[in-house]
Amino acid sequence: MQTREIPRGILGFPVTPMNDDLSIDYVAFQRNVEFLIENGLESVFIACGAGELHAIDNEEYEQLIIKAKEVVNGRVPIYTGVGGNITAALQQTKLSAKHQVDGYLILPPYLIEPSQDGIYEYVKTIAESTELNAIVYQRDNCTLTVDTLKKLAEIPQLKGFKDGVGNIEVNVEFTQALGDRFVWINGMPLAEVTMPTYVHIGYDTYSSAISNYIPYVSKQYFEALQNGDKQKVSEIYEDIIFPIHNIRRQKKGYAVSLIKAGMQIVGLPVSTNVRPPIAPVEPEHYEALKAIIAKAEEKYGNLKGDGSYVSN
Ligand SMILES: O=CCCC(=O)C(=O)O
Repeated sequence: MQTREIPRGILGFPVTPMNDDLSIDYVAFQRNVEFLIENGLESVFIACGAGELHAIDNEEYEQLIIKAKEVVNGRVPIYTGVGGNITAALQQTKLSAKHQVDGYLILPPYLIEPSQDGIYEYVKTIAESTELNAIVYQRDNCTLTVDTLKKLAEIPQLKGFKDGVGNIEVNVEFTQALGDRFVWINGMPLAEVTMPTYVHIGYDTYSSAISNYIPYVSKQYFEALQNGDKQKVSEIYEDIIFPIHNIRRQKKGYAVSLIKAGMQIVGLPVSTNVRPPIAPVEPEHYEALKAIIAKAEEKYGNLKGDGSYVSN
């Protein structure tokens, strides 16, 4: 049984860059992964929601794993996304195990709103399909009760719980009932927005979309949270986090397309191309994000994790 702990702290979620014909740009993907690592991210979760798992086929999925392993070269853990369709999910776990990634994030089932015993079987079947570490991602069609999560806690491969629902009362029940059985991960839309709450109920880890283009902001924000520096948290929240969140909620799909826009704005070789049903960012939202990023770079510096400057 694999004993490796799952990643903690700020989790990197690269996108899947695309060419104008919507084929995958693997060179840009590798640059995205490298950018995250050179800026201090200590894990990468590829082909998840941010990576448009819902829109890639198994051949592309396997190539993303191969390309990620090539550039990561053992420096940080690589996790994949699996889920949606149970048959596809089991093919994805097997590809993940074949290429010896470190684990996978189990994304919700597609279309069907399942019963709790149905969700339990869905997560159990996927988690037990390999010996890799598994993290269950609660959101949309995968909303768990405490009883279901307690039953899932009996599965040794399952090591983390990622919340994308945001019900604080239930999250407290989860963490009180299961304590350190799981690593508790904030997976809310733009998780930095709600992290000031989550850190007080046992969540010490979160998925960071903005780390794909302003990693130094999320790093400074999280350090301020951990140090109890309320003034700095509030300043970064007002200057950067809330303004980006405010754009992000203007249009469905911005969870992905806004990341690609941010990456292009900071000079990474990533186009804003996305596969339907995600739509590209509107010009006025692109310009608004550009202004926020300019403020971020001016006020918070585009420092890398080691204090040197990022190389785009
Ligand atoms: O955008 C940050 C991470 C979102 C996520 O959980 C995913 O990509 O699946």
